Amino acid sequence: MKNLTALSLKTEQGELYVLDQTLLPQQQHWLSCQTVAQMVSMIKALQLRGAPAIGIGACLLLAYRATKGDSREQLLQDAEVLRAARPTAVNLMNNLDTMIAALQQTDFNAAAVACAEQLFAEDVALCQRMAEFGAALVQDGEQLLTHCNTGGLATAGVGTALGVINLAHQQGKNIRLWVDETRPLLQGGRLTAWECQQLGIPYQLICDNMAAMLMARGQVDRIFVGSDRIAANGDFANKVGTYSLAVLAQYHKVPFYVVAPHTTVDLACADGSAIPIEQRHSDEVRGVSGGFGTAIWAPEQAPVFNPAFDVTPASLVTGWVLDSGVYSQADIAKGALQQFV
Ligand SMILES: CSC[C@H]1O[C@H](OP(=O)(O)O)[C@H](O)[C@@H]1O
Repeated sequence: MKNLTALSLKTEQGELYVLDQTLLPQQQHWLSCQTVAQMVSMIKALQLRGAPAIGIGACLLLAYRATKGDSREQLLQDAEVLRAARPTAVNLMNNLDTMIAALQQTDFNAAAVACAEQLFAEDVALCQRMAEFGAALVQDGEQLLTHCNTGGLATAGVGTALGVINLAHQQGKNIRLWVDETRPLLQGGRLTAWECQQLGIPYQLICDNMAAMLMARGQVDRIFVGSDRIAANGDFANKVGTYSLAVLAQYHKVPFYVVAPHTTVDLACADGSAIPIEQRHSDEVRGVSGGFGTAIWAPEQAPVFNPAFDVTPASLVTGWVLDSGVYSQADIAKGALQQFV
């Protein structure tokens, strides 16, 4: 395979490596990934995360296994094991379907490698197009807000929402960014803050419960978030806490945009109620550090509710920034997403 390098995935001498995002920002540690079991474990542990990156990583692993001589039957079985690794992010399912089609070819080894490389290259291009469409919405001097992590760590390219914000910054629009820490796993506090520092984006880290006050003070001009799955009617799933941001944005009349490649659209889901929401381990909520050094733990048996995602209704969305353009509520109501059948 070509030497594919992105912030979260790379190949060297035909070997696949994953940047362990659970160790960021303190450590940049690359993990060798040679088996399906390893890839599933890395996805479940969020060592590899972000809807687009997960889908591409899974296909890169299958391509790697194909270069190691695995049979078509084994690869097809492995694709189904990978499909179950993260139930909400539809990019994983869409990319695996593309890979499964490639594996039907006579020379499935070469077809698998070509497919993975094409998916990688496609996501790089999709990210750039989303960034261009989204950055055009940003006015000079605006204060922006984002949730979770949607940069290069979560995709093969510049990212989705953070790719938009970064391009607006690069265009000299003097933006400032509020970064939601994003409890419980702190993708914003750990990963978006780190990416902003790498990119030189002026940002301030906030607790999720501070966004309302900033909007009340008129200190948020526009919000960009990512997505793990967009339903046919424009409802979308994203990291938990997104829905509350959208409600606050409507109350405070702050424009609210979801940024995602068309590979995130799932027309099989008529609306948000059909999107499966992954429930995660209780310890993710029970443990919190809060700057006190060692983690503070809730009571041992504290019952916990820990949905990894929530669903934002289309009625709360100002615009959908996709790789083919920015769509309004009227566009979506007229069926704009049906083109992504
Ligand atoms: C462009 S990544 C989309 C999406 O993925 C993140 O979830 P996770 O950190 O659990 O992988 C988050 O929901 C992002 O918005």
